[in-house]
Amino acid sequence: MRFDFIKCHGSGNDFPLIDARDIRLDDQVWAGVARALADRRGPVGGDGILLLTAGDKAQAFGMRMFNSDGSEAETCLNGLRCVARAGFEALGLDRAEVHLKTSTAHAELDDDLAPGVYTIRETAGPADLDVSHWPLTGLDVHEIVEQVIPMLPTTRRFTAVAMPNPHLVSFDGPIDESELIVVGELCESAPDWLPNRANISFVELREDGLFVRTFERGVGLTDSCGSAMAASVFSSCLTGRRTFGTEMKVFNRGGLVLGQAESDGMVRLSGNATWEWSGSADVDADRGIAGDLVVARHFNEEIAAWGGVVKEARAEPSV
Ligand SMILES: N[C@@H](CCC[C@H](N)C(=O)O)C(=O)O
Repeated sequence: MRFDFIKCHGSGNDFPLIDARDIRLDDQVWAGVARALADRRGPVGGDGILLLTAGDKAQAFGMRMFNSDGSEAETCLNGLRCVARAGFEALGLDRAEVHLKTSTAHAELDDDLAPGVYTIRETAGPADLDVSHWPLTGLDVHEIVEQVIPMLPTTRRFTAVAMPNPHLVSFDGPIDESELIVVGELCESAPDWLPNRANISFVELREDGLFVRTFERGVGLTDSCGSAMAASVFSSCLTGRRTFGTEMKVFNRGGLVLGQAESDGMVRLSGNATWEWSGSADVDADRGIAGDLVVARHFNEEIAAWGGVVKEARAEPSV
């Protein structure tokens, strides 16, 4: 099979994006396409793949997202901005309701985050605190807010939030990347008490917002994860560290987004949807291998515009 795609990123979370509105494949084939195209050792690479899917009566278009291990996520909020851009450009829209795997979200064109940075405002939620939906069992509670999870190899406290994909967020102590990896890998092993795994984020407070570092389910450490930033913004308000209804900057390794949570659980993120290059590649989905990459176009001006945002984000004071 050969696929045309756009290599894009939202806040450094990078993906090959396929217009799949007219492509019919079984889920397990899409899983193989994800493993092939998102393989960092292969010719393309990414944190997963994004599919722009056809709309229906209620939503103009849809999004599917497969992690680099081939698992399908309920949502991907950095990816949603990229898919929304592709949908807007294909259909001549500047706003839309978008259907996701198990929910819907709203996306609309926003003012550029910085000159030349294509920016989308997305609203997702409501954030769900009921861990019996994941499921996360073994604690005999339905909600976990600032609680130690004794099954994890850490004494950090976590807040559990679904966006609707599952997130464990901790504000304790400075970010320790090796600890984040140990906790993330334990969750990746899908223990009995967490059969669908989870995304893990360690968060530090910044003067005007948050810094979020995430070990993603199905991926590993990423430069940024949009739903993790949404879960972190919501958790920061829920635990009284920040205020519902107030916009904050959310920094990550890949740059930043603007985020705001409401007390009804809805979370808004405004951030980039940047095209890096477009091309095509052959995919052997059974073997999870991609080859014969042809790059058709580079989007150098967009890459440079985003580079300016990253530079500024890295220069922000750290406390
Ligand atoms: N990076 C994404 C989330 C991708 C899915 C996640 N790894 C999961 O399996 O839940 C985002 O930007 O939200």
